[in-house]
Amino acid sequence: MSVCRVLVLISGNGSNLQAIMDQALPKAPYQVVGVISNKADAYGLVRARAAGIASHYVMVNPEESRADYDLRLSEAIEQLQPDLIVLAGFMRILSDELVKAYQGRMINIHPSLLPKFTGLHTHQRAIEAGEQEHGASVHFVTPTLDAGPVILQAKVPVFDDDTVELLAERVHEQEHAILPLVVKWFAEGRLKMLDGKAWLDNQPLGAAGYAAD
Ligand SMILES: Nc1nc2c(c(=O)[nH]1)N[C@@H](CN(C=O)c1ccc(C(=O)N[C@@H](CCC(=O)O)C(=O)O)cc1)CN2
Ligand SMILES: NCC(=O)N[C@@H]1O[C@H](COP(=O)([O-])[O-])[C@@H](O)[C@H]1O
Repeated sequence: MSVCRVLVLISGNGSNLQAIMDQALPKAPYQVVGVISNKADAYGLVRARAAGIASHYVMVNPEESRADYDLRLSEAIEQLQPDLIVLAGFMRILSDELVKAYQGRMINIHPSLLPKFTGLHTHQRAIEAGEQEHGASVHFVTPTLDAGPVILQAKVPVFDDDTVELLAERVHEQEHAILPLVVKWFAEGRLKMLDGKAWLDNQPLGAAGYAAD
């Protein structure tokens, strides 16, 4: 089995990037070959450099269109020749063209139990909605925001006195478990996107992704 080349896109702290890095070769048949951020001060870039991983900052020019930014982003991506692209807190909506170029080999970690709470500020919205449970979802990326086939979810309880910070920390813990596992499944050739569905070991996954027995 060849080693899967994983590229991680970030915009911030990079704790999910760190979790992916920590579970790479020899634990799983993948290596992180690069990290790209749209934010120069993303701590995830520091994490990458500390690990000797190629790190790139692709600056956002407020004057340019989303498509033009994504063209520059694509050039940086292509240089790294990834087998899998992981959006790990990458806070930009990608253009249809870029997503279609990598569809089936681009995944995202989203901080909610999709299809609930797509978009931003999910923890605040879950608390305000009085949700009893919340969580995180790993899904294939499609042009429609946070609507791609779900691969794996993790649930956490929401407590009456929860703050956004407490809930975010509880969700983060689960994210750090499920995202590296999905990367491992992909690197092992077990995970595919076909006919708009996620498939694991040649079995289609349900709307909520893989459900352990
Ligand atoms: N075409 C797609 N692009 C992205 C997807 C996707 O499923 N399809 N997932 C997101 C990740 N994400 C939530 O998981 C997300 C990221 C960013 C935004 C957003 O509204 N971004 C704004 C800027 C916000 C900011 O700068 O703070 C924007 O791009 O205009 C929503 C959801 C990654 N991309
Ligand atoms: N809509 C995208 C989004 O909000 N993604 C969220 O950003 C955080 C990044 O944390 P990290 O930088 O510590 O990995 C994660 O909680 C991830 O689910």
